[in-house]
Amino acid sequence: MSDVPFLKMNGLGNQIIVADLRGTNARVTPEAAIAINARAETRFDQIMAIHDPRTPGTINYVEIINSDGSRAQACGNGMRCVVQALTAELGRQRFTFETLAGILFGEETEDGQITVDMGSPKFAWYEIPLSEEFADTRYVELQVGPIDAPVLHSPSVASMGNPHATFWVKDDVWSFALDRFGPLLENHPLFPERANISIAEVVRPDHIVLRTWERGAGLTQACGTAACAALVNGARTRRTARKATVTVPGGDLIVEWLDNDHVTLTGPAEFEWRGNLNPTTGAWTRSEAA
Ligand SMILES: N[C@H](CCC[C@H](N)C(=O)O)C(=O)O
Repeated sequence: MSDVPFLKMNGLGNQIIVADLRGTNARVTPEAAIAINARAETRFDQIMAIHDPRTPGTINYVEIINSDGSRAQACGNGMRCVVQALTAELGRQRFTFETLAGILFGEETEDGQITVDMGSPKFAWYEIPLSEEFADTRYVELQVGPIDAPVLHSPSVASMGNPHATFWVKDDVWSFALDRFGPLLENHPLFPERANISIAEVVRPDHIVLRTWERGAGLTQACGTAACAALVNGARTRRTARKATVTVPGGDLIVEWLDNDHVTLTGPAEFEWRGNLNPTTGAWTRSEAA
């Protein structure tokens, strides 16, 4: 397979590689993802692989690959990077994409911010999915730490196309060892497809502070779908309004749960440098200085 162009980008510090597989039948293999992530300059959280469209009315099919080689259904920060890359290339601002999670829309506005419509959240236990039935997923039984004094417990769970658990805390989110608890919770038997794990402090109804341990990627500077999950979980547990600023380690995202049930995510995207990569092996070269 010959090399394809890629862009190294980030969405609030969420490390993203946008790979251009348009016009090819190739896919980024798990082995390639692992090899790319093993090199310091291309350590990433997600690869967004842009493919030819599969469905009329969409511009591209976007496949999302985590740094452990697994596939993700959705990635909010990565979609903003894709929108920015295509806006720069094509000179248009609005796009309709297809991902494993379905059809979604993205738009770059005049101020350079990018809004992605991430679709509707899902709350039924089998949609997330959970391995046991919970009639009400606003709080599910799950805890870490001593049984009589759990450090984290009773998360709200939701699917934003991908599985999320939001643990509510009163203390500073930085006082929790998410690097220790994250892997245990991500792989907990309650989550048959694993899950993205977040801790959230509601500072005000319109302001959430959030840290996320991402499924297949670990601690990240930002996780867009986790910000969306925190907002919808906050609104349905009456902690937050339907629109809030979500402060993640990399900066601020704006999330809104619209009356039509769709959730929009707004924030920046940043281009860093470009290169060419082999989607089968992950070997790459840089084509231009930053
Ligand atoms: N960084 C992404 C989330 C990737 C989700 C992925 N870790 C998974 O669901 O496996 C975001 O901005 O939404």
